[in-house]
Amino acid sequence: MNNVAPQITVVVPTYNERENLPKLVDRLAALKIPNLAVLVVDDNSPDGTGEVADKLGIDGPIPVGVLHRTAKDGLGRAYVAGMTRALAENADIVIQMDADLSHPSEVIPAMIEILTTTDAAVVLGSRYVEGGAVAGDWPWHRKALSAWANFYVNAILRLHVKDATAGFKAWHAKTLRAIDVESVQSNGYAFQVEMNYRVVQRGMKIAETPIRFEERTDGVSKMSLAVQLESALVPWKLKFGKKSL
Ligand SMILES: Nc1nc2c(ncn2[C@@H]2O[C@H](COP(=O)(O)OP(=O)(O)O[C@H]3O[C@H](CO)[C@@H](O)[C@H](O)[C@@H]3O)[C@@H](O)[C@H]2O)c(=O)[nH]1
Repeated sequence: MNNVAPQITVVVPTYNERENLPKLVDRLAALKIPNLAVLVVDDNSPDGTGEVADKLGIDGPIPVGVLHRTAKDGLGRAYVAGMTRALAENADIVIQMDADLSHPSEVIPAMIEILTTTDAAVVLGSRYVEGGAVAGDWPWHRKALSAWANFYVNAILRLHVKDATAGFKAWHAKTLRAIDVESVQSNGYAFQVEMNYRVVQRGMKIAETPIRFEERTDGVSKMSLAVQLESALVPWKLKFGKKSL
């Protein structure tokens, strides 16, 4: 039997997250998961996040690699670049999570447990399964938008997941290869949806485990109107576009 712990790469896209990134790396280190490394994908953040990441690569508590890109090119493109690098470096499991501390790192062991002991191809950290929550007071319109987005995406694409736009996930490397992550085009929220759709299209399973989503306290969200528009259009494009992605 092979008892070697899997190589786990946590891919973290960053744009202006200099305050948050060191705290995130500390939280990940505190989990004491063997063979866990971080790969930061920074888009030349004006606030110097890239240099903060380089420094963590030298004296951080766990291995931190940095992929520097020249300009802001969106969250989806950053994830595709980071996941492709993680696969090239032979990761067995790839975790995707935001740098802004909104995703609870303490749930990672549970995500890995589900991934390695069930037939799930990917595990979502879900706000909307039993036990999940959004911390703090989201204004009613934000709650309504999030609920509407889930309904809309599920109605069109039949993903059968409660949190279709979740950004915190644990992937088997083999799943990322099977869905050909390198060819994913969507950015923003739509990136999450396209990734889920590709899994479902191939008849693979998506599992959800509850998380408490925290509102960021430092920095700002980068979601724009263009990103929201893309999210509205992409489900239709996926459904009626090329039959097999
Ligand atoms: N490299 C890079 N990173 C980016 C970019 N845009 C955003 N990021 C990074 O991506 C993470 C999430 O960005 P936010 O802008 O804070 O996202 P959000 O609005 O809070 O949306 C989150 O929740 C959505 C709903 O669950 C998710 O769909 C979404 O992917 C993300 O997790 C952060 O670490 C941020 O620095 C970019 O263009 N380039």
